[in-house]
Amino acid sequence: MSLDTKVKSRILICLFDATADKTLKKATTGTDIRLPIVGTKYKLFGIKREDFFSVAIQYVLDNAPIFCTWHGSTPEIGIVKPEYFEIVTNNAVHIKKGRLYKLLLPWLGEGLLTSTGNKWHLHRRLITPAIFCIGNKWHLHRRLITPAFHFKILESFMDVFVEKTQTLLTGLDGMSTGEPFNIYPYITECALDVICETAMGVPINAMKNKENPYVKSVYIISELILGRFIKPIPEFIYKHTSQGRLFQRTLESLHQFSDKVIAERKEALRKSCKCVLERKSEDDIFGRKKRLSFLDMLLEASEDGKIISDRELREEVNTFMFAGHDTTTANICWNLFLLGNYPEIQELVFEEVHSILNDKLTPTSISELSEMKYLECVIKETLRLYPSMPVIMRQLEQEITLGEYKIPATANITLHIYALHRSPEIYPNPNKFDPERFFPENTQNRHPYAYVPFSAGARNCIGQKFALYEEKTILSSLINRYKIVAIETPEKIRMAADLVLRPINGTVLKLERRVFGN
Ligand code: HEM
Repeated sequence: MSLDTKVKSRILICLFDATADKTLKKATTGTDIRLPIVGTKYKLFGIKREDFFSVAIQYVLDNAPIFCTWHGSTPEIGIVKPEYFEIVTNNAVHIKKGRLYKLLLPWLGEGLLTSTGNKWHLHRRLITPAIFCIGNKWHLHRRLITPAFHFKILESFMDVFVEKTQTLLTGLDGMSTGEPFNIYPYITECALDVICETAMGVPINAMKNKENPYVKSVYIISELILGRFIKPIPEFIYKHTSQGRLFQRTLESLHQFSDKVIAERKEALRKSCKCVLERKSEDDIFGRKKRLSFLDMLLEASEDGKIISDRELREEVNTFMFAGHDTTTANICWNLFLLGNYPEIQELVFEEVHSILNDKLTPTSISELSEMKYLECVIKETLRLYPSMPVIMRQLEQEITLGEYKIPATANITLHIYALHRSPEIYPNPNKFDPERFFPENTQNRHPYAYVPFSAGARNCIGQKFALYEEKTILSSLINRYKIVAIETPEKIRMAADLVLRPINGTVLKLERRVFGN
């Protein structure tokens, strides 16, 4: 059976004609039945995890640019068109997240990623300074958190990126024997070390201490959440299973850790309050060179719990931990995979990096990173082909019109980023890895919503610059030190859209030390 036939026989297609009576009453077509509780999702049951992503993507590509499936009695509208992405994301009304995010709530609570409506406005405002803050909670949080991603702050994180990269290289030197190995866990540990130190100001040394209980808990909770994405089990059953109990224990230990760090940082800030608040001194405040973590900045803005409570602080810290390590890990590994498949592109990156760094092994300043223009095109093209978040979701707050269809306010909208990025009418020969697509002269005529790996509009990724600097530091250093040879090919690699889009069997590579110095 061809993949196409398999897809069609397994997944309900219910293109709808909403112009009729402006409702979705006529939505269900063909022989597929919409069941009361599961809607049309029963069509996905039984598909193996390793086949799920490719089957689903083929379906989405076949039915682009718009189609409807049912989750119970709720219509879910899939979209794959820049114009539709713009309508949904470039609208301050539709900021509510869809059902996909529910499983993250016990861990992330109403942090910036998962919060909706008022709360989101509040948090994003805290993180983003003088943007339109109209006194609404959601804006406030975004505004509170936005200054934490200011260029100056990111610059102060550069030494963390460099230090962690050097530790990574030391670990990888032992693996550069020319034998294939899976680099994914090494990059994960490095990204965890970076985010722990920058988000909480606490070194956890995941790369050196693989038994660190916090790191283990982050792995366990990510795996358990993933398990529930794949096999949804109702909460009242799940909590009585052994997995449910493990989830609860792990959650408690993660919360305890974050609470402890928050209490310690609060105390440290109280002691050094004046110089931190006035930002006058470059002195050593926490026993080393002054560098404020995201948590420190939130603590300052929280006005001792009046604006942002301890629980909300914990939710934001957990959100950074989650959103800030899995996404960058996946993208770094996809870059290595592609460069390992395209040696001529890898050589161009090496030449660029080498000409900027000369005899240095790692970059040490943001200005050096900014010079790495070709590497940036490589990262962008990698995010086009393998966006860390291949799908995002919104729950509509008001009826909208997409093309000839009216979509009711009850609907969830699924924005298929992966499928959009592989549209042949936007990207000719879409599966080809071609960083030149992102040369300035080649992007001019592209629709601004045709490339959205960080989403767009008010709820876009707040950490995208952070991610770019971290990734450029790690990738340029790796390419400067090693020749990378991939084992799998883009045609054969199997992917899973777990919490992020990742290769099912990890990223298996060979590293060969380059002859040059260091
Ligand atoms: C390659 C790396 C990354 C990619 C591809 C990525 C992608 C995204 C996407 C697509 C969204 C929108 C999610 C949605 O609408 O549901 C998002 C939101 C977010 N990201 Fe990232 N992200 C990356 C790195 C980071 C990093 C490093 C951080 C933090 C240090 C971060 C923090 C966040 C937060 C807090 C949000 C929620 C923003 C809001 O709703 O106001 N991300 N990211």
